[in-house]
Amino acid sequence: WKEWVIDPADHSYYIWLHVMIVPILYNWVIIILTCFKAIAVSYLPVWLTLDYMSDLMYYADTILTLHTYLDQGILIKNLTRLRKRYLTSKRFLIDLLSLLPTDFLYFVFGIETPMVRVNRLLRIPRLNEALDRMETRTSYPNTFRITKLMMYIFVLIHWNACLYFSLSDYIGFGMDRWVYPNISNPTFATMQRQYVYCFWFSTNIFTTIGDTPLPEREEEFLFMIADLLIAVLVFASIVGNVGSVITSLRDRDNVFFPNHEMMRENEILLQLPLHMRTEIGVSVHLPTLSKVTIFQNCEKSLLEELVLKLTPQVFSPGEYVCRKGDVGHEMYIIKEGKLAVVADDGVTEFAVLSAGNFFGEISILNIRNKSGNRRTANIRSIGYSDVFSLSKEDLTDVLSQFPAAKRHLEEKGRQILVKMGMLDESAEEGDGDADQIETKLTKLEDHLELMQTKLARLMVELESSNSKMQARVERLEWELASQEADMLVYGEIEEMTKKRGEGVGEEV
Ligand SMILES: Nc1ncnc2c1ncn2[C@@H]1O[C@@H]2COP(=O)(O)O[C@H]2[C@H]1O
Repeated sequence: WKEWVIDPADHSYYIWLHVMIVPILYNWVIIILTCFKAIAVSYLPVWLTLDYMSDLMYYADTILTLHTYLDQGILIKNLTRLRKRYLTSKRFLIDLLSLLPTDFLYFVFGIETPMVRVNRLLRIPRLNEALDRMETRTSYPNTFRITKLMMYIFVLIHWNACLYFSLSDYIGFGMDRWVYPNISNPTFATMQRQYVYCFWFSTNIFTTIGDTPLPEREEEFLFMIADLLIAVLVFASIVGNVGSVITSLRDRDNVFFPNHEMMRENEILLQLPLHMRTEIGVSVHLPTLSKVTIFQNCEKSLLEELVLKLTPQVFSPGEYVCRKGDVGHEMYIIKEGKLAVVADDGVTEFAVLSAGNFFGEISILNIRNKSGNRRTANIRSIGYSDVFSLSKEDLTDVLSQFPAAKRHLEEKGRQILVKMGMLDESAEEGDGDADQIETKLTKLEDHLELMQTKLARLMVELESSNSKMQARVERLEWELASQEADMLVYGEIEEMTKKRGEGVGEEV
């Protein structure tokens, strides 16, 4: 097990973080609670048991931390490196301090002074880590944030209540109106009354309700001043946070879905290299695309091209995706959620579309219908729905490569139009002629292009043979000239030889 390394991305690690919330919160609440002597003494065995159980969990947590480390997001599996990193970090120092067996101080201060264990509070970074992780995973982030803030508020008031009780004890219970009343009075003697009264007193100060007796001694004044400062500086900001969470909860639609487009997702993806973007797009969106009948038989390369063209959008309950009569610029593929095709009265539902269905194709596919390129129906989101939109240009581009999908889309569109009595039959027939002419034109264009290519090739060939010919002629001319020169020289020599021969004969 020495080689055992735990990945912080593992679910088991996440669960462990949850578990660690318990001992950390326990220490944060109980250590100070024992300022109430009655509570500390009456439940001493319980506190001691829980104390040492929490210590055991602290030890286990330290061992676990020793076996996990991400270096720039990459899990380090080299145990020596892991250990070195942890043992030299500030975190280790804090963890070590929180594990110091300060309990031996019980021998000095007595068993009812759990404040000797105050070093256990140093594990707070682990609590923050656990809460941060939970916040990113929860489906109810706002509820979670409010609960977290309420927890902070509770701990703050709790600590203040305990300190108030301790101060009252120090000054003397019932010595004046400000301190906790005399505990020999049966009304204020019980543990519950002591705690609840102090908690109420503390809440009054922090919420600056001001319904507390006036302090009479310097210590009391100082306590009140410190509390009021905390109330203004700390408490107000915590309460303000609750306010902003509630506001964001109310304006959730505006905050989370500005312009109904998840711009950030796209922005982030745009920063990535094309290959990586395609990979991510394929792994995230392919399950949705494979549910769409028209794209089921597409080759992978085409789907890869398609995913890059999809824009994710979110619609909130009751929101209209498109309205009848609008000019269509894109079609939609449903990733999650349900949408209804509704009549103009907004109540009658003609059909309900769900994950894997698509809509909005009629107005962008040039299917001849009585409403031209305008939307033929209203589409309204029933709950929250995740859809992909695909622009007219991108769809045309993709369909030009995949005629089967085009036929399927057109067929579905025609069926809907027939059902609604909106198919323009005459235009459809006329469409046939137009299609034929278009096909002929395309063919002619293709031929023209081919001819142009051939002509260009011929010109190139002509030019090259021309220059070759020219070079050959030049070479021949040069050879001829050199031969003529040779012959001239040869003739002269022969003549000279002849002359010489004649001379010799004469002499003989
Ligand atoms: N009865 C119906 N059943 C399913 N979908 C429909 C129905 N009527 C219209 N639609 C879709 O709603 C879309 C509205 O915009 P479009 O006209 O572009 O394309 C339309 C179709 O995709």
